[in-house]
Amino acid sequence: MERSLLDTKLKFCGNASYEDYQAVLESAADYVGLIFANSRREVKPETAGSWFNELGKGCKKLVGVFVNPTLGEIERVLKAVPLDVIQLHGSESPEFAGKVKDRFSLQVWKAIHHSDRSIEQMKNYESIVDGYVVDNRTKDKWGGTGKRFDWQQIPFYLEEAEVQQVPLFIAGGIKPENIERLMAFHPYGIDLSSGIETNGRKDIYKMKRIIERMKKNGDTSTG
Ligand SMILES: O=C(O)c1ccccc1N[C@@H]1O[C@H](COP(=O)(O)O)[C@@H](O)[C@H]1O
Repeated sequence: MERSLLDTKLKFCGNASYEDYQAVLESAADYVGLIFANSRREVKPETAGSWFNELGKGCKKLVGVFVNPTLGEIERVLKAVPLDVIQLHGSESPEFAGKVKDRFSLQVWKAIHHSDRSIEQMKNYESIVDGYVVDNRTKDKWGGTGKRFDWQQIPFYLEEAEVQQVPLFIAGGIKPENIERLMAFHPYGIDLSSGIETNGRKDIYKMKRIIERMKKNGDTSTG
């Protein structure tokens, strides 16, 4: 696994403006997340493409987040934005995830929404997807809820990811106030959107606080 400034991989997601995108590029995050799904954070492919054309992506990887897309919708995004990772955040089947993998030859991550059946669900995607994001969902939102799931269950997810030999990110309700508690579980990666926002916009002070607290709690590098 490649190294980064932080030992725990960091994804800042839901960048909905040029300023958000620029702020994340300037941060220590490894992954820049863009939402191509129905959300207040949704960005049009051409808009994200224009940010990329102007600012590039530095040494970050671009993750496109989709909810039950068609292959054609993903293709349209890829024409405008050179994504590194396709994150499927809805109820996409293992068969569909396999088709996405075959068609685009990019990393495919599957979001697993925490429930008492979610470890079983993960097993269905073994050898198909390249990684997981475990998130919380609400009645009307597939992600970006700002709410966390029961973190006592994290070790079970990490164990299954270890069996499958793929990375696993924890998402949902992570914020500066609880990041230290999360780091105690030693996740491979963390993925945040709501917790680094103030009044719906990305907040560089919250981003900095997250990174400082990650370093203080388990990240040994000095970068
Ligand atoms: O962020 C969104 O608006 C979103 C919409 C639809 C699907 C996924 C979405 N975001 C994902 O949710 C988590 C972040 O959650 P939180 O806001 O920190 O609680 C992350 O995986 C995003 O990719």
